[in-house]
Amino acid sequence: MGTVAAHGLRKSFGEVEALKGVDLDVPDGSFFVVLGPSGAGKTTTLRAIAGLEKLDAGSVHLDGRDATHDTPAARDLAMVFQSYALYPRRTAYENIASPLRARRASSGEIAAAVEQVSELLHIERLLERRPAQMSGGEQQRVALARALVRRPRAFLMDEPLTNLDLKLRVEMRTELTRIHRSLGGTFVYVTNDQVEALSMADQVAVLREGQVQQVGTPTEVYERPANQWVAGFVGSPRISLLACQVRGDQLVGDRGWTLPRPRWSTARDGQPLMLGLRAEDLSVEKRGDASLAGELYGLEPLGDRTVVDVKVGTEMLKVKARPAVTGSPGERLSVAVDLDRAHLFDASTGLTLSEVGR
Ligand SMILES: Nc1ncnc2c1ncn2[C@@H]1O[C@H](COP(=O)(O)OP(=O)(O)OP(=O)(O)O)[C@@H](O)[C@H]1O
Repeated sequence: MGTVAAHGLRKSFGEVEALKGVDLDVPDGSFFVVLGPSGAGKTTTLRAIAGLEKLDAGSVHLDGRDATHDTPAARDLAMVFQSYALYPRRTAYENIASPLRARRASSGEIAAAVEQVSELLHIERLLERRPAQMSGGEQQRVALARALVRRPRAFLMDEPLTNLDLKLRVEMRTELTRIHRSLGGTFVYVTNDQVEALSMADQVAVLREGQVQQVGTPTEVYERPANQWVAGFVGSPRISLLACQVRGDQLVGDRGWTLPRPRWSTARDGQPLMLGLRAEDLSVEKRGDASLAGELYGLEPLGDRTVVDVKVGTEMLKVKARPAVTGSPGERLSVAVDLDRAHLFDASTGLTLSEVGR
């Protein structure tokens, strides 16, 4: 078993309210990602679960049992940090073996466990090296191996891939999902990288300023963001947001544009709204029933696609296009809009209005 539950976590550091009532329910065996920008309270949440942070309020339950006042050791959780924190004078083998030695395992047990985890992480050939003789990526694998060598109740990982270069980071994402599948343990993984979160997680909790905004699968968080902030934080290029309101059977932009009112919209006439349009739901290449007139502002070629920036009045739309798309700044364009996939948010609360009617 390895369920982790945090309820009503509150923590202030002087004037700073780092956690304002965080609730998380991590199912046994899941790859659960806490995603949020810098300063959102991700590390503080993880440290609170690990018992390294004294809470002002709230509780932590492990496998259904109240562990709020347990020592870190009694919680039986393994933590991996952004910095590798390896013992510099010890070899990789000795580093990986250290949690088992602390538990007084026999040398036979230790050798078997180190061998198994080294195979899993493909680091057999590094075992006799000291940290200074390894690259950053290799050190990170050793640090992971040290966490994975025993079978704790759950693994807590705090941005463990941040210090790696992009290529290694992408490789390690795939590795970590493979390791998670073969170990079958519970992973609670903290990151500010939405691609990392969406590519690895079973469940994502999006955290902002000490409050959970939404919990869901990566698809749910991307396709059905609970509010305007989540819609803006998750997704690249960023979702385009246009101020508007419903008038009869039209959606009328504050900057003068009009679109048909989406069939699913339950917004009241005159209610201030934000229309959210993802780049892949817009097109400068297709014709559609609904379109916005604008002018080309710039092109961002990204290899497999090009993002076209289109100015509609004073607002900017990001539109996904084929890599070969061309055009000159100032050129007039018509942008087809897939209104069935659009999002509407209440402009005053930021909350989605898209889920009610669809
Ligand atoms: N020991 C501390 N003393 C004072 N303030 C702190 C302390 N630890 C965290 N904070 C503050 O609490 C807030 C949340 O910090 P936390 O480290 O949990 O954020 P984070 O989401 O992990 O950010 P990052 O992605 O940058 O690591 C921040 O405003 C931070 O400055």
